[in-house]
Amino acid sequence: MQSLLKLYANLKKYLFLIVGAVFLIYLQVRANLELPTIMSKIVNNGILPGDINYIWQQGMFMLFIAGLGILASIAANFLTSHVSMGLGRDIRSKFFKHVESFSLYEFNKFGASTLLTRTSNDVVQIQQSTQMLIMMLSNAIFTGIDALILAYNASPYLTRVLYVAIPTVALIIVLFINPVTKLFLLIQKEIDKINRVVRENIMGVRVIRAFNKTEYEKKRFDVANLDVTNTYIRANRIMAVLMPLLMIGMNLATVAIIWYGAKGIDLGNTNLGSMVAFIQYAMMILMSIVFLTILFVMLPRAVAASERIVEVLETPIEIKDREKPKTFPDEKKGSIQFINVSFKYPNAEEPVLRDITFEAKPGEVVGILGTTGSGKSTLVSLIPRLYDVTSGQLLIDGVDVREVPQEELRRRISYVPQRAVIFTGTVKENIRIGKPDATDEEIIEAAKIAQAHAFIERLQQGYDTIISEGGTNLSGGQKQRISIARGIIRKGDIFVFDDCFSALDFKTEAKLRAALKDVIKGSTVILVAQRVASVMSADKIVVLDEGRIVGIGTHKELLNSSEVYREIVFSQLSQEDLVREGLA
Ligand SMILES: Nc1ncnc2c1ncn2[C@@H]1O[C@H](COP(=O)(O)OP(=O)(O)OP(=O)(O)O)[C@@H](O)[C@H]1O
Repeated sequence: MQSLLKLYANLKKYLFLIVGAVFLIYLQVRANLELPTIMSKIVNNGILPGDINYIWQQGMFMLFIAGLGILASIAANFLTSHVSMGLGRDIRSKFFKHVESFSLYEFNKFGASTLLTRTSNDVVQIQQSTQMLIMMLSNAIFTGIDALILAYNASPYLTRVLYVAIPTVALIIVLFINPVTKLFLLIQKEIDKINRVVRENIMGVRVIRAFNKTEYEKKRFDVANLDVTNTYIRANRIMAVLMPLLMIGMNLATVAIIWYGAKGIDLGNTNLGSMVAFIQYAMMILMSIVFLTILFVMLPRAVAASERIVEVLETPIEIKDREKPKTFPDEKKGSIQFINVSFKYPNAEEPVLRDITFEAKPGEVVGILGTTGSGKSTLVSLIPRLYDVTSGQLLIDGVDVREVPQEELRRRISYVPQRAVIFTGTVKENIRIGKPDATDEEIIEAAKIAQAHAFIERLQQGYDTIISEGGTNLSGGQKQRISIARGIIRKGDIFVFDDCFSALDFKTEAKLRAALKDVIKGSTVILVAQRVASVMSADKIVVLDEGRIVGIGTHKELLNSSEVYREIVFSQLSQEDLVREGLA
């Protein structure tokens, strides 16, 4: 409940609209309640004495009041929709902003599917419940109280029927509400599951097709789908019994009022008009109880949704700027120093990097070589602070990266990740992400260096070709080259290429590396690779094995000093290369 109230704190700015809506609902209720009173007058003063004129006159008045009620109801609906949609928009925007500032720690903690469900389904849940809460709660309260007073005024004698009818209806509801609420909460979790299956299916469609897993996935979806359907059916089965029971309860109450009323009229305790009005008041009172019940069914769902949203909103962000950050020295060179760096992923048992110490000087190309899973990507992800070191220090130009604002740090780094990420938009826009103020000439220049220009020109609209979601209309190597162009255009004084040349063929890679020479001149370059050929010419190669450095030096030095390096070389280079290197 606390979390729902926290979200409702966002309603402050809509207070005026809420007050307006509640007032309009009051008008609507007043209009509705006026109708039985007029009806009572029509019966007593029109129908019984046979005064047709009076019936017409009051009938028209009834129509007018009913019209006012409808207008008030439409206006109230309009205002509450405005409030609830506004609240939804505000929550979504806060959610998005917060998630945007998440570091990879928080993304790993939640996962994409649930973040998507929370920002869509859960927010909608809050929106709907807010609208219902304002409309139904005020309606039920106003109607309940006013109708009770009016019913009592109409006939204190008949009020006794309500002493039995209200607790009976309330009891029926209480008995049914608990299981229904539990089922609705379950439905929310099951929808989460469906979303996860659907998402994985869409993302992994190629693998699913290639491995003939379509049937398996269909079954997986059917199970998730069936779970939700069954739970819905169970919930609706209960509701299907509840609703007729309530109707029976209400009809019995009407019969009781008529029976008791008839006796009362005989005895002179009440009159026909009052009895007719009383029946309508009684129905309104009982309907208010039903409205309140619907709210009670909805509320736990809204609370659950709000807990899921607030959990994200209140997740502290691991990687933050210091309150009093330092700045880099004026003369920025781009030297990188790893000093006894160790790193452990949260929830992992063992560190994936241990005691990493090496330096990359400005103007140097440092290759990071190692087998799959040896920690190469993890190591370079520490440079732009995608993660923070667990122990030790990572210095850039002598300043610990944790001490400087993240923006200042990242502005200096051209980072090309291992897996190319392409956004929906044109080719040009995708490259421009690296440098928002880049001119078209700069973009073409960067694409030329990344060996992307030729294929981009062949696209239907060249640089203005729209790339579809996830870059599905491009090949893996093409996406990679756009991603490389994006890094190149940034021209930071530090370049980090995380195994991003592996999707290119040897010839293209060689051309790219030759073209890169001028761009990276004077900068510090960290080049992650699995292929020896990619790092052989580096000024320094750091060999990683199971998260530890097992060799540092040039290609020649490592051939003599590092057994692991030699093994990698022998496993990768052709006989021809080995002969040329004097190794065979
Ligand atoms: N988010 C994560 N949470 C927990 N463990 C992780 C995470 N990412 C990577 N790891 C683990 O860290 C280790 C090193 O992974 P990393 O991606 O750095 O290796 P790599 O050398 O770049 O491998 P590859 O050459 O295959 O890309 C692996 O054992 C991996 O299972």
